[in-house]
Amino acid sequence: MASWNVEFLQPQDASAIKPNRALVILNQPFSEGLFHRLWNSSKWHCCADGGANRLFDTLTPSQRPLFLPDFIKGDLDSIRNDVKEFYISRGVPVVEDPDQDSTDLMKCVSAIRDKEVREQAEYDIILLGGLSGRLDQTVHTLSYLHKLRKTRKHVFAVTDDNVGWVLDTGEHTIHIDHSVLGPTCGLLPVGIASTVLSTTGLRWNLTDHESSFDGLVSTSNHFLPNEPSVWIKTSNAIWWTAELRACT
Ligand SMILES: Nc1ncnc2c1ncn2[C@@H]1O[C@H](COP(=O)(O)OP(=O)(O)OP(=O)(O)O)[C@@H](O)[C@H]1O
Ligand SMILES: Cc1ncc(C[n+]2csc(CCO)c2C)c(N)n1
Repeated sequence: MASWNVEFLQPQDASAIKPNRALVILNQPFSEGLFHRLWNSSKWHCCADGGANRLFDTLTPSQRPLFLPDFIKGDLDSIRNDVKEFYISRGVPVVEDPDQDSTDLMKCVSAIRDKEVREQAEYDIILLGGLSGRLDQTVHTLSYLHKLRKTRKHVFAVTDDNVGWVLDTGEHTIHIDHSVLGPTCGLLPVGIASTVLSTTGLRWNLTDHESSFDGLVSTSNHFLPNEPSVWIKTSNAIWWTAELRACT
């Protein structure tokens, strides 16, 4: 049984930093509140190309030196010159990978993989962005995390509206902090022919019910306010999404 807790979404102080959590900032808008929660709960930070513009523009000039990424990587067709010069002058490695068969998101994950090999460690990954904006990029995120499940346990995509990740075949308990998550959630059979689902803790539960893109897709479901967790059993990998309440 896998147990999931998205404690990195909670407001927290520096003591909540998880040493093996990596944040990848993508090139999509995000609120300052969400940014601070995710940055503060991660030990290692990188920007996918134009994600560096988002980081730079979110911060005031006096904040910028306090939030330096460990790395900026991509084909570098989106990072602005002023942003690139600022981070280079502060010693941040800006790594150009011109490959046009892989996305900047994939390039950052491969940098994390290199780091894991060097350190003999395993990192949880949080993507800031990836579930909104261009549909091709969004579907790329859905597909990429679906494929990554075979080699990595914990990869989350977070935007101001949603957190989502892939639940692999088996049983899962998801701890729900109702001050952070809700009221809605979804189970999306993306990248699979079908799955058989059972759930508890939701307003509309399923019992050994088939779900597929061609058939039932559980969207606009609701958490039950007094239930501390949701239980899901799935016969195939499925995307789980939960709505995020506004960060204060
Ligand atoms: N419009 C968008 N909608 C959704 N996600 C985006 C969008 N633009 C960028 N991203 C995400 O941010 C990452 C970095 O984006 P950037 O703008 O630097 O590069 P890109 O050339 O648009 O994307 P890529 O080179 O990865 O195809 C992308 O890999 C993608 O994950
Ligand atoms: C069949 C196929 N479709 C699209 C692309 C384009 N592409 C995919 S990833 C990427 C990098 C963007 O920084 C680019 C340009 C390709 N190479 N092959």
